[in-house]
Amino acid sequence: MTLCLLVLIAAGSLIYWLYQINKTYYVLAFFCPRVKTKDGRPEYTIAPVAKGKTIFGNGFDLYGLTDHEVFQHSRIRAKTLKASYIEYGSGGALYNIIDAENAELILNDPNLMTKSVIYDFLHPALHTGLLTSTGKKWHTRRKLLTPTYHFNILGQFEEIFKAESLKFVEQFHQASDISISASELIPRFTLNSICETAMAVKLDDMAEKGDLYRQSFAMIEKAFIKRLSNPFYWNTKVYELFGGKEDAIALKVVHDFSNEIIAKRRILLEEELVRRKSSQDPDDDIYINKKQRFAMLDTLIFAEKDGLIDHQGICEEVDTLIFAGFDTTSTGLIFALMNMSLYADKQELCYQEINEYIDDDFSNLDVNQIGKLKYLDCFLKESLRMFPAVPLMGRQAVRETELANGLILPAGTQIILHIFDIHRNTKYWDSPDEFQPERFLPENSKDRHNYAYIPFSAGQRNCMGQKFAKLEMKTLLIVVLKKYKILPLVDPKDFVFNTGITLRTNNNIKVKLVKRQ
Ligand code: HEM
Repeated sequence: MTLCLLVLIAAGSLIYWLYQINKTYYVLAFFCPRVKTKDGRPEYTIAPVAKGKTIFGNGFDLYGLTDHEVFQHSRIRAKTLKASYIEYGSGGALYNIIDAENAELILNDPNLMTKSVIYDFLHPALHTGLLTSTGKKWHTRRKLLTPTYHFNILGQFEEIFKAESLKFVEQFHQASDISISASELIPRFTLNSICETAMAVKLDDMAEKGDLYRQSFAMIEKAFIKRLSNPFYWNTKVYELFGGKEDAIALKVVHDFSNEIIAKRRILLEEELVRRKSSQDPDDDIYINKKQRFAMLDTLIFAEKDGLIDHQGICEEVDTLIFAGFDTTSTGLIFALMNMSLYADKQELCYQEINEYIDDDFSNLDVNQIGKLKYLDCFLKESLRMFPAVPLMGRQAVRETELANGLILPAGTQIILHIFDIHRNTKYWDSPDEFQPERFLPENSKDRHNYAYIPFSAGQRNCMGQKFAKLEMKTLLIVVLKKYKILPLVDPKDFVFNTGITLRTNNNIKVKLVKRQ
């Protein structure tokens, strides 16, 4: 009897205690700290809280969903909640951003520079290179690499983009019309381009290894999604034990590929330094020519000589550069070619403009001339608005962080910026599902919020390769358009989009190329 009474009192106290701490922690969502507000109001008066599928908050909302259902989950949330929203699950709050005002707050907050924990899922592939690192390491590396994206260096890269683009169209020169799979051909073009520009290594004799590299990276991306949608796999040890056994092969291929590139470039660079030394005045410093070098990898190798980075550091930056630089631009280009094919009138406007400024033999195709193609610029912007190559990015609050909108994010809050939803938010975009490059003409965009369009992110951790990517994509579009009319073979209404690191569809995106007379 006494025992029963004691058990009852203990159970009652426990329930009362849980009830009390439930105000600060979402107890069933594994003691997830709740988001507070500056004036003590409930957080949902500022940002709606999404209803979870189970009693464990939102912790298991993605569990068991297909890649497509994971993608749709966020789109449905954005459409139904119509504002940036909070989710609670797996021990931490998740603040989902779908509007420009909050995107600006987050991307410019010095307390929110650290990438979200989901980037840890990329550590086996990239370790902590620029994209995934934080704090002093990120700052030092960013400072080291920034000069390599200088305008003059991009000018030298343009020659390579042009040569690679001509090589791309050369594949079809015998046919008067041909159906091509952009999804299959473009990634090879962008991988070649990044290796030849940033690494100064041609892939000609490594073509098969390049193909294997791309396949392996696709497997690494699959592993990323598997971990994202299963909270049990958020713990690296648990994932390695039960879910990630096959990843080792893909990781080896990716790392072997980047190691081979680094080894090749080390030899080529040594040869070049010897050449420079022999052609220079003996009193000159051979490194004076550092300013003229054109490969980003060379900067890293020189920095190693200066003791600023070690071999492991070079590897992680090379892995990061290849990863950040090839899949993104290929996704951007695949959708741009598809949009060219779907909107014949807009394609014609691009073609007329290109004809006006670019000679038929491409001899004047350079950074300056490309800068004059204003309509092509609007076209590419619109393509990246509707189909952002990077559909989402994440940050985390490493300490309690007060936002100007009145929310106080507890330490550990994860933040996901849904670029896809910001780009289709009706607050900034009329008929967001319509393809209208004219929205980007200066007179139509002057009153738009600056953060309503962020395909390359914004703030201190914005994309380093933005200019590089635009130049590469425009060069290929110019060369293809000059030589071919692009006709449609797919209808995006049939597309099944999947969550991925870059924007993915199940569909093979094809276009028809018809030779211009
Ligand atoms: C269409 C092409 C591209 C798009 C849409 C794109 C988009 C982005 C976005 C959204 C971010 C921010 C990611 C985040 O905060 O998690 C980013 C970061 C980055 N991008 Fe790009 N990118 C593109 C091409 C490139 C290229 C070609 C390069 C290199 C040559 C590159 C290098 C980087 C690097 C190094 C970062 C990390 C910057 C940092 O954290 O300091 N990107 N990119």
